[in-house]
Amino acid sequence: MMQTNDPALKSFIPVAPESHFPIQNLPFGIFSNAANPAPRVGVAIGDQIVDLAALAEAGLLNAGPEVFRQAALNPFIALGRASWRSTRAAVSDLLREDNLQLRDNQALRAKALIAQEQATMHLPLEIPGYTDFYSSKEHATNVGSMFRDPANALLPNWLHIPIGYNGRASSVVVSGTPLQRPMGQLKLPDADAPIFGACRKLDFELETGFIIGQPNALGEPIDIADAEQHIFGMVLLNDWSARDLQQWEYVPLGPFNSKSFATSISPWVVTMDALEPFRVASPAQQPEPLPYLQQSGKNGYDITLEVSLKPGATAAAQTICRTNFKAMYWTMVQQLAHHTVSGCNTRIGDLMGSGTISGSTPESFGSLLELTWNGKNPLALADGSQRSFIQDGDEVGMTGWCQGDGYRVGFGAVSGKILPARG
Ligand SMILES: O=C(O)/C=C/C(=O)CC(=O)CC(=O)O
Ligand SMILES: [Ca+2]
Ligand SMILES: [Mg+2]
Repeated sequence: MMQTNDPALKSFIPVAPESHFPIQNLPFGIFSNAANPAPRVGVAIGDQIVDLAALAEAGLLNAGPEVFRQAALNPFIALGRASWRSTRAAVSDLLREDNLQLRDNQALRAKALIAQEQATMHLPLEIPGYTDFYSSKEHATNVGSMFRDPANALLPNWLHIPIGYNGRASSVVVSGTPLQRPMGQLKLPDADAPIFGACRKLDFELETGFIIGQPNALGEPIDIADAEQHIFGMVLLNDWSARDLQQWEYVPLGPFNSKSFATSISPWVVTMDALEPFRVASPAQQPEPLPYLQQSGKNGYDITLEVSLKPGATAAAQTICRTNFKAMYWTMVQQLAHHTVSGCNTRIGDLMGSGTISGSTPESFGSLLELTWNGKNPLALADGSQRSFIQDGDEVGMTGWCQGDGYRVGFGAVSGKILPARG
């Protein structure tokens, strides 16, 4: 794999230093274009997409072409980790500046390279299940301080269990999908009965998600030492949250309508192999977790993350949060070991949300709930307006990348615009 991650590698496709998609990345996604409206598997390079079905038809990949002529990555993922790796290595090889096979074949280039500008990105996966964790200590401390007891902000189980809940897979949408403000039950502060109405405290949650690449059978937990091999890659994730619906409904069984109306993900899945050079130690854990959660090596990743808010069509997007994934207390391998320790099975394409990613400083909080402290300290925006929570017409964008020496392995973006509630 180090071959494909070598910082010295260069492609014949021009890639700007701040591009998220150099030859060291090569994330997988599903795209279509006007000339060929059938959704199919592609790999991002610079501002282009490599059409893997076209490469496979030309006999240049070990797999396919049928597996790449699909509207989801699942059949490709099902070929197994050795195939993910050999395909990524073959694409890397074909894109090298010193490889003439694709570079100097104009007919093949015309078929296999599509400008990202001219493509439509689709939901990259068929997602059988979606689970959301709660693994940032800073986030859990902030919310616990706000809603419960600042002196005992973390609930007693938090340092022992990577807390999670089963989310709703059917409403996971790809970046760019506009969303209606949800309706539901809410109880106003001074009222003694709930009302039905549009959410008044609509929020985002900055998260990443990992994708199951190798499933486990019912009754066969994934050992933490093997967990990483079960992960295909990562995406950016916005776990839209209706805070007023949530506060009324979520004790004791957890969020239901307040989070199930939509979850947005970025279209490109960045492989764990591409993220390998950016591993870092995760925070020390005290108390020591139970043996099935004990991990070795570096299981954190140095991913810079930002959230922007665009208040209306004519306004400029403004960065409102800057943070880093490496501060997460519970790691992805711990989340997966815990998820399956009961015997729960996973399936290819399952999406596991990290939980809201907050850092220790106020500008690094990953939700408006925290950034405005439940609306008490509204954000002042550049257009002169203020925000406690998301307003109709607002567009929330998230981006993230790993910084290499002179290049970035990035996730692109996940964005979504909020439309008025129904009726
Ligand atoms: O602590 C609470 O009362 C509520 C927490 C959340 O809403 C966060 C959640 O969905 C899990 C996460 O994203 O970390
Ligand atoms: Ca969440
Ligand atoms: Mg959600």
